[in-house]
Amino acid sequence: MTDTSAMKLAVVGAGGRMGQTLIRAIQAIDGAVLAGAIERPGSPHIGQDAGEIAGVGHLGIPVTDDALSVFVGVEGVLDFTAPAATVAFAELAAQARIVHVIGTTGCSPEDDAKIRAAARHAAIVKSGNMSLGVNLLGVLVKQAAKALGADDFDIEILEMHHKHKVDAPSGTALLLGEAAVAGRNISLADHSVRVRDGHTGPRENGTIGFASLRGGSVVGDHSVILAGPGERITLSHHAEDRTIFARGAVKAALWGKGRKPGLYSMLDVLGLNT
Ligand SMILES: NC(=O)C1=CN([C@@H]2O[C@H](COP(=O)(O)OP(=O)(O)OC[C@H]3O[C@@H](n4cnc5c(N)ncnc54)[C@H](OP(=O)(O)O)[C@@H]3O)[C@@H](O)[C@H]2O)C=CC1
Ligand SMILES: O=C(O)C1=N[C@H](C(=O)O)C[C@H](O)C1
Repeated sequence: MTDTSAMKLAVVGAGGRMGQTLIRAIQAIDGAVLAGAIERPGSPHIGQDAGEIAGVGHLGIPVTDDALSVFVGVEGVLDFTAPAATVAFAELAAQARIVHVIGTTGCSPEDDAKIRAAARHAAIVKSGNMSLGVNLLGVLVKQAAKALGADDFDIEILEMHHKHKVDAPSGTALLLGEAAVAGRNISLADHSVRVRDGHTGPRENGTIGFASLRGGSVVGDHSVILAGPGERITLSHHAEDRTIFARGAVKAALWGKGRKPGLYSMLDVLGLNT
């Protein structure tokens, strides 16, 4: 039977890896229902049924490129697309006053400023990683970075993803870097080392190093290494299935329903924002 109280959600980038996973996740979660699916103009998916694209059978939701006409009829939008698209969707979601859940990574500071502006009109939940495990890992990284001083312990963040990923470092690696600097009361912009090549000289104390690997079908592996004199602590997360991100995104939308405008994170959704 149809649950008439279920939150109506739209998925943008419906044909993508995460778009398809989100459509399947919505089907499996009580309290949410798919009510719209969007792809970019010219996409071969336009006109196809969202359920058929995602492999869950016919849902009667045709994919369209007319985002605003969908947004006015839904309560939330799940967005794992690309930075330029996400900025445009944030403006439309703000006009429609609906919850915007943003998983898109690789946003520039200018993109983030536009997303912050949109959050003055609607609730936005944005995170480089929507999984419970990574957000808990961030809390642990903050504690470890605080407990182990920068003079003794160097922090390096290693990530590996599938060969199709287009941004580096990953959004998760940056999230974990932010957690580490929060533990040390410093800023990431002033302390991150994102590339090493050639004669780099010795490592500067207090910096956070990033390394990115790409290959095959890896869903997402992250390790934060705290390397000290004579010992090394490694805190890791391994994503085995994209469902963990999709479940988190639906949870974020349900949490955001009726919430006042603002820019929120998964730490807020999960009650981990200490
Ligand atoms: N925060 C998190 O937990 C997670 C974040 N991500 C992030 O999500 C994003 C997407 O990842 P993934 O699904 O693997 O990538 P895909 O390339 O598989 O999917 C992106 C989809 O968005 C579509 N798209 C691009 N521009 C537009 C537009 N203007 N309007 C509508 N649709 C558009 C693409 O269409 P087309 O291919 O035709 O261009 C594609 O279908 C990445 O930034 C990734 O890092 C991924 C997993 C978890
Ligand atoms: O592009 C991906 O696939 C992923 N992107 C996110 C990131 O950039 O951290 C989250 C996850 O690791 C998968």
